[in-house]
Amino acid sequence: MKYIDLRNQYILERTIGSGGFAKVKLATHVLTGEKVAIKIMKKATLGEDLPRVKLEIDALKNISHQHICKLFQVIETSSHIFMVIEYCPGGELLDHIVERQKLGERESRIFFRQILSAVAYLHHLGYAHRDLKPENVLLDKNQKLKLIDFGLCAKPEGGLESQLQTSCGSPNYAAPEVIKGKQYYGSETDVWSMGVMLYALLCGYLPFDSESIDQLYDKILNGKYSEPTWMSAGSRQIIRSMLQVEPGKRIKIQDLLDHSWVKRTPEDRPVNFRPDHVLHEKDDDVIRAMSDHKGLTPNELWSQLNEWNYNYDTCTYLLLLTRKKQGLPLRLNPTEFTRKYRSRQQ
Ligand SMILES: Cn1cc(Br)cc1C(=O)Nc1[nH]nc2c1CN(C(=O)N[C@H](CN1CCCC1)c1ccccc1)C21CC1
Repeated sequence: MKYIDLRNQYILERTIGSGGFAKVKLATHVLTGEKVAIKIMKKATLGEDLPRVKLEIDALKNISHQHICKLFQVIETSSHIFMVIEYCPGGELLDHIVERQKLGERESRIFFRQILSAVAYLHHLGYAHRDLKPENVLLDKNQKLKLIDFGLCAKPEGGLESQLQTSCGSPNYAAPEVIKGKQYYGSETDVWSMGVMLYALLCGYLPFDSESIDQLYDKILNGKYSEPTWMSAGSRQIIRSMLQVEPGKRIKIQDLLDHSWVKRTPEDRPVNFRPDHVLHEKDDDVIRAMSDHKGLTPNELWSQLNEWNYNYDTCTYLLLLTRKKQGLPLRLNPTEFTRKYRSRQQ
């Protein structure tokens, strides 16, 4: 299927994911040669899911964190919405756990600290993810974790109607209050889901699982799950504090950041949720590399970039910024026009 609106900007490659109302394809950003993931949605089939897509886009535009998949560009046509997002070549955390059966306590802690950092950052901004599960956590090329799928996230303070995730796979990670269909739920629901994920990291299977959905609901509402004999006292304790049926009794995310089990690293440091860069930061090297290429002065270019329209230039800028952070050269492939223009110059 050819998408004419992406021509010249991206070369589409294989499909790497397909969900209910969207498909994700691997693509190459032509100007930088960098790999990206493009989430493609047909407006006609989105129907009542359209507001969720708008929610995800608006949320991602305000989010910039080292453990959250970055939005680079949004393309809207009469028939489609395309979201150009950071590509993670390591695939889903779920597959990583299944491959390894289970991860040791040390590796689980390293991963859990990254998830905790991303979720604490979201809560700091007033968002709740509300669909945390290992399928929604990807591994990038440095084996760092990246959170994705913000279609259900909301600003609970905004009192947004909570669409129960009916169309979102199994509710194994859903908290009791979500199962009960309670109208508003916020950040404490994410803490429950993180407890389920930590259990899955350490054990390689789920704390609440069953063939029948009703039995699964009963297990979740009772909050009863088995603790393997080999599980350490520290792991049992932190999981128990997250898998409290009563939201009010559940550990707060601030207390998780500084929890003794979370800090049991050689450096014994609490988790820092702050992004390692500012949102919409200005970088003169990247601006210079782009302005040469576009025949604009750096100031002219920055005044356009600083509108953050999430167009092709936004994507080029953010991709070059990522390259710079990895110490890679800031090169831009000449486009057809510049190639012909330069050849005429000779
Ligand atoms: C699975 N896999 C294997 C390799 Br190698 C790379 C990947 C991979 O998915 N990489 C990747 N990078 N960036 C992304 C992805 C996948 N991806 C996704 O957004 N993937 C999600 C996966 N969800 C998990 C539960 C339901 C669907 C998705 C959402 C809608 C439709 C299809 C897929 C993004 C764009 C953010």
